[in-house]
This record gives sequence, structure tokens and C-alpha cells, in this order.
Amino acid sequence: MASMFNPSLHKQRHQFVVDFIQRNKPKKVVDLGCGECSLLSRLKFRREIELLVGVDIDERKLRRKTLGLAPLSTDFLQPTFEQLRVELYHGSVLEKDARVRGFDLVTSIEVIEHLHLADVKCFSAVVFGYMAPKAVIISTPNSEFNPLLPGLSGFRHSDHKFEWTRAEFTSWALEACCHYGYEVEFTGVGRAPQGQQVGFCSQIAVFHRVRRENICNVPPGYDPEDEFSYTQLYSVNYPSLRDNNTLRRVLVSEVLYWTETLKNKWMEERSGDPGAEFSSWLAARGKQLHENQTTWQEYLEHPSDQCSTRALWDGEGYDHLPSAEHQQPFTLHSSLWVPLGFLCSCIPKVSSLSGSVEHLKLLLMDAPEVRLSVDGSAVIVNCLQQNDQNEKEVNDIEDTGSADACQFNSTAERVEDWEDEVYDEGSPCVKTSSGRV
Ligand SMILES: C[S@@+](CC[C@H](N)C(=O)[O-])C[C@H]1O[C@@H](n2cnc3c(N)ncnc32)[C@H](O)[C@@H]1O
Ligand SMILES: [Mg+2]
Repeated sequence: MASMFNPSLHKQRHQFVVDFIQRNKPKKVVDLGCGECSLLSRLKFRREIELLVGVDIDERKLRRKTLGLAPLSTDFLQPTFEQLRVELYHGSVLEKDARVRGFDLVTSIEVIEHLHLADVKCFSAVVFGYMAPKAVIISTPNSEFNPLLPGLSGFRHSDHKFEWTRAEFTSWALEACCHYGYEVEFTGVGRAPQGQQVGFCSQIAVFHRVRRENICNVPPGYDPEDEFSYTQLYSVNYPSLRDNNTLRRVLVSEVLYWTETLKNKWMEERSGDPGAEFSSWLAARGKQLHENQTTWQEYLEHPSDQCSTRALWDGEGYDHLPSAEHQQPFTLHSSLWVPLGFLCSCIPKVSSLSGSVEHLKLLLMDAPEVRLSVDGSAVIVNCLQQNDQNEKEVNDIEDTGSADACQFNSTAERVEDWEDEVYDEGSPCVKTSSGRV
């Protein structure tokens, strides 16, 4: 049978669900009779889903592929604002469990035919009456197709309790609609050869819940005894930027990366002229970026162009930056001070993660990897090379000012109180620049 369909029937059924999800964007999805979780492993990539649950009666099957549902390293390295929780339960589709009630979508792919016919009514009551999701996708073999399957005698699988014709499937589905207030469309996957009027190899019914007043029978009442009949085997929360710890971790990495890169650019580009002032460099570079309609982030992402920097420094009159309303970075003795306002306004990645300067400050305040000024308004980056460190420490005892610090009279007063702190602590403020994710 496998060779009859390409892609395989199994893949086509799962693709049908994936396409449905892409169109309808359900947030809570449960796969009943999920087996070895192959559909769930595909659905975990559909990030519109926030809660993805699998239920099966076969615990061994469930445990075999649990690892396939775990977040990948990229989920940790590049988390998004989307949220996903995956849960696996050992239990029967014939029993009620409140944890899968009121979902947007229930799927049950090639499961119903494994139930005894006498239990199918109970399945309908649990799925449509108790779980009462917005939509349901049920697939099952179409017995009318069986004569076309080479070498098949009897049912398609030894565990099948029945296989329905299209009329039998339709009759069951319409009855469930009438009882529980759903409407249904019929389709399938696995086309018959041309001229054969037998329907699809796998027949599929897609149910949508209709308005409450259309429900013929009130769903069975809430039974506290049945509320938690499943046993949870697995649950995992995917990393999300909506979680404060994840957001802080990513933001810290970004802030360390961009402040270190800014420092490195400055140090690289001034290498031919150790006396070059940071303020002139910043102003000239800012003006050039403005003229080229380039953002600081774009500039920092690319290798230095030392020639053009030399030319910039030879110019004059760069006493303001295009984004003058934002505080500008400045050097104070051996440190680079990067105001959070600058990071938020000039580095879109930082602003989109933090949302505001205040929020950025709040998140960085508890992060030991980032050194903030006393008032929390700027990140302080040490500019000394390791081998300059000792010499500088000795010099600092006698020399309390530097040329660069004097360039920033306007800001010097503001940071007067912080200055002691910069020198008292003396150690590099940034431990790493490569921790960015
Ligand atoms: C043919 S497999 C389909 C697996 C999966 N839906 C897929 O598409 O790959 C049928 C699954 O239904 C499960 N099953 C059978 N009876 C069940 C019940 N009463 N409750 C939950 N799962 C059941 C079986 O353990 C098996 O994993
Ligand atoms: Mg089957």
C-alpha cells in the first residue's frame, strides 16, 4: 500500500492537519490517539499554537518519542515572543479529562476504527459533548477503497475493530453534529485511480462547532470524578521572550554585544591615532551614518572601514549627532558609558526587545553581567586592554582627569557622582562580549 501513494498516506493525513492549522490558526490543539507523536512533532513548529497536547492509551508508544517534542537548541538561542507548551497524557479517548476541554482543535487521525463499535457513541460524547472544541478533524479508513489495495484481505490493520463505508462514516458524523451542535464537511486523502468512484483511501470529516442555541442535546454534565482521568507523562514550556528570565537573558546578551562592538569599533578605528577623541569620532561617525541613511546597528554589524574614519576625523564641526534628542555615549577616563536611551533609540534589536528605556533599565538592574551606572541610566564598558590595566591603575592614583573626560563638560557634571564608582571598583565591567545569542 505504501508504494501506491506519494507522499505516503500517513504523511498526507498529517499534512492535511498542518494545512488546516495554517488556515485556521488554533491556539490550543489536542491530538487524541497521538501514538508515537509524529503529528505533534510537526505541529510544534506551527508557532500559532500555544498549547499542544497528545493523548494515547499506549504508554510505551508515548514514551518512545518524547524527546522529539523537546525544544531545539535554536529555540533557546533565538527565542521569539510566541509561547508554546507541550503536554503528553496517558489516557483513553473514552474518558473525560478537564485539561483538554474547550480547545480550538481536536484531531484524531486513524484512531476511531481501533475502538469497539459499542464505544464509538462514548467517543462522540467525550469529544463533542465534553471537550466541546471549536473544530474537530477525524480520519478513518474508507472500506470502499479496500478492493484497490493490493494483497489486502480483511481489514487494513489487525487491531481495527471496523472499517466504514462513506455512508457509514457520514451517518455517524451527522448524528454527532445533531446531538452536539456541530456542522461537518467530508473530504479525504489518497485519491483513487481515474474512473474509480470509491472516494478517498482515508476519509476525513472536519467538524465546526455552531452556535450554542443550535445544539439539540445539552452536553453531558460536569462530573468531578472524571475531571483528571489522564496521567501526565511529559510537559515542557518552550523558551519565550514573554517570560521575564528568558527576555533578560537575551537582552543582556544583546546589550553586551552592542556595547562591546561599539567600544571595539572605536578602539579599532582610532588605532592610528591614540589621542583621538571619542566624542569627535562619535559625532563624525553619526553624521556619516545619517548622510548614508545607515543606522548604528547596521554600521556596528559590519567590519570597520578605517580609511573613511581617518577622513572623518580630519573634518571639523561635528558637534552634534542626527539623533541629538537621545543621550550620546561618552568616555570617562578608561570607560565607555553607553546611555540606555542611546541603545533603545539606535539599536532596533534592543528597543524591540525591551520596549522602553525604563523597562530596559528594570531588566538590566538585576543582571550581574552588565555594569550599570549608579542611577541605572548607562551601561559602563571598560576600555582598557588587559596589559594596559596595571599601568592605568597606577596612573589613576596621581592623574584624576583625562583629555577625553574633559570633552564632556556637559555630561561630566551629571556623572560626577558616578566617577568615584568607576575608579573605586577599577575592574573590567564587562566579562564577555561573545555571550550574545
Ligand atoms: C493507527 S494509530 C494512529 C496514530 C496517530 N494518530 C497517527 O496518525 O500516526 C492508532 C492510535 O490510537 C491509539 N488508541 C487506540 N485506542 C485508544 C483509546 N481508547 N484512547 C487513546 N488512544 C487510543 C493507539 O494506541 C494508537 O497509538
Ligand atoms: Mg488504523
